[in-house]
Amino acid sequence: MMATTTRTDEPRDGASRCNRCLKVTTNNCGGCSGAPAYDKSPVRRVFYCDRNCQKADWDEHKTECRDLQSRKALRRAGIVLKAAMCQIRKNAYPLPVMAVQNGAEQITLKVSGGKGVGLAQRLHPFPAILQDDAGLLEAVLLYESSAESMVYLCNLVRALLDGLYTSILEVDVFPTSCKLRISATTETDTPKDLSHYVYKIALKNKETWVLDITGAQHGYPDTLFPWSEYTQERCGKINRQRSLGFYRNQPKYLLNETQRGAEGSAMAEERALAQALDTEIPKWGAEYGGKFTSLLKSSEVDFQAAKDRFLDQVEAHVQFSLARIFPNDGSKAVQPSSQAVQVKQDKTRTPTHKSRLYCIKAIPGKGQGMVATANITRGTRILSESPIFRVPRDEHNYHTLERIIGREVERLSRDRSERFFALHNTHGNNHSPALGTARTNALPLGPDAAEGGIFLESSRINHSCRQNAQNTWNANLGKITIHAVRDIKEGEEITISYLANSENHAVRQSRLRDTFHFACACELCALPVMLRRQSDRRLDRIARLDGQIGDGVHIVSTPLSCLRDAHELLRLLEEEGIGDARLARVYYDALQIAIAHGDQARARVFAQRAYAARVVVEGEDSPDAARVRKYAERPAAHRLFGTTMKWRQAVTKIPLGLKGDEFENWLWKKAKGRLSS
Ligand SMILES: C[S@@+](CC[C@H](N)C(=O)[O-])C[C@H]1O[C@@H](n2cnc3c(N)ncnc32)[C@H](O)[C@@H]1O
Repeated sequence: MMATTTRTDEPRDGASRCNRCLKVTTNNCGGCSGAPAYDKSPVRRVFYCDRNCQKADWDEHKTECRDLQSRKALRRAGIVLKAAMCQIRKNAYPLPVMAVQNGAEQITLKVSGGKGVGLAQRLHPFPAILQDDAGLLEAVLLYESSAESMVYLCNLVRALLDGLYTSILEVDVFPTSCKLRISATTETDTPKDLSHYVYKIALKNKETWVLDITGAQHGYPDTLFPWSEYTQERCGKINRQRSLGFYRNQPKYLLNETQRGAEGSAMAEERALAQALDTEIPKWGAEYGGKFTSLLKSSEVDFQAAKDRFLDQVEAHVQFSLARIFPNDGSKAVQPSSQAVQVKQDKTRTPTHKSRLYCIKAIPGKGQGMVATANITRGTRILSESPIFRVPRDEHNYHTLERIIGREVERLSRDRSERFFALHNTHGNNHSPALGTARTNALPLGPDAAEGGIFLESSRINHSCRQNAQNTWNANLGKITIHAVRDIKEGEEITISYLANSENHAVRQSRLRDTFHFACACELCALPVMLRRQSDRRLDRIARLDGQIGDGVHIVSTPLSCLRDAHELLRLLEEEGIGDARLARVYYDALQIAIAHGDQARARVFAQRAYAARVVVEGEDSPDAARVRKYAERPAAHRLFGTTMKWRQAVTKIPLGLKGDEFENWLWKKAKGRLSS
């Protein structure tokens, strides 16, 4: 798996020539890169070797660049609007969904009977099902939502696209070629949307596009299409074209309480929520100096951060508005603070993007990286994330890998595919961009797992040999979790270790250079020589002890020496400042030594410590934490229990009167500072 370097004057994959001086470069024009193609004409990618060439070439490039920038802004508007609509529906779903059954191309929602639901219960929070499949969740959230989206989003569309368009129409189409069908089963018949509503947008550059915000329900997660492509490929018939705001202002939405009837009151609720959200638009826009469109125009990383911030604000205001519109449904209207993102340090909770503890930004000498946006205490879950796809780790045939990864990449939505290709690729032209990017970014899905996962955020975390965070695959959640293994200060880079074991400086450097193509300059690698030698000696000893303790024969035949090794290992880990899962593993080893010889008292204490250490670095929902907890409750459940009964002792023998060193001496079987048999 070693990369080779080639010297050539031809541009490598992902590189081209500067538009001005023709030097080979990989720097895209940041303004227009990522713009979508229009009517199947490929987009010319423009490169500049530096700012000077870019400035000097501006007169030549500006018309093309501005046209492409409006397309790119439109694509991003589609992403933001769809996410906002999902956010609204997560909190205000018109069906009480109990379960979701997922067939190949057919999804069935099991909903509870709709009879007798009152005004306050009509809009339901969406249950926490499907949370591991973002695409499916999105499709279900958007089920039968296209008319509703016209009501909720029309003023947001106007504000976001201000200055980009010459006209926006609300178009009622009859969709064909749906790739996905969703239906709901209920005691009462759910009315079906016969039409599908999209925005037809004429840009100032004379291109006409479709924004289909809710197409994911039909299996089309992308939101932006050239008008001609959309009408040819996606819809059989265009029913009506109306001006922007038509559906929002329909007379039936304006009926009063007594005139509404059942259908009218549902619409009135939607309208009330839409109005409540509209009142926030100027405030949201104020963050961008009143030009909401600016949210769409920054670099990719800044756009993602701004989008997430905006979605937090949308969610906070949907919840606040619902509580105000339905004051009797038990929830309280709590005015969200002007900063929707409030960070609380709570060790056990998993932050959603509502309380994002990090941002992704450029790190000198490392490309992009993850940085703490608040002080984070040890044990905090910084994030959890599903992979966008998985890659085999034990497949060494690059042609096979290429095929597997190519298939996965093809299945991604356009947005995800672009974000995937925006990840770092350290393999240059040794592989195709897809294989190179996948190999650079795959994180293991378990300690010896046959698969790795590609993550849009976690894959941005850089390495440190003295890392402050740990990545763990949580099979229960189907997500990777990142936990702080040390206290992390606001502004500090969040790092994980790319290496599985405790290795000395030379071995670490050579592994990182061969596999990840960088020379590590972390605080451990940058220690003065004397301190580095001390650290290396400790790490070598840690590796040796770790190997010895893992030997089952040693546990059975020389348990006391094994326990001594475990105790020394623990001390060395502490001296070396290592606070990750290796601590939990030593306590687990000690548990195995004790229980294999019938000592349930010590086994319980070791299991409790292993559990506590596991929870800190993986969380209470970690399968490993749950497994160890079981042994803390009943040590005799361990499969090694009673291999011998040399140390036989019941759990009741934990000495309650001992404290501090005395207790430790008992635990590690040390008599007067020495280990006893
Ligand atoms: C999974 S990516 C991490 C995110 C990456 N920095 C980016 O810009 O997206 C792995 C690559 O990041 C870079 N990297 C990670 N840790 C680094 C470090 N400590 N020093 C320098 N480069 C590092 C290396 O190029 C490595 O191959």
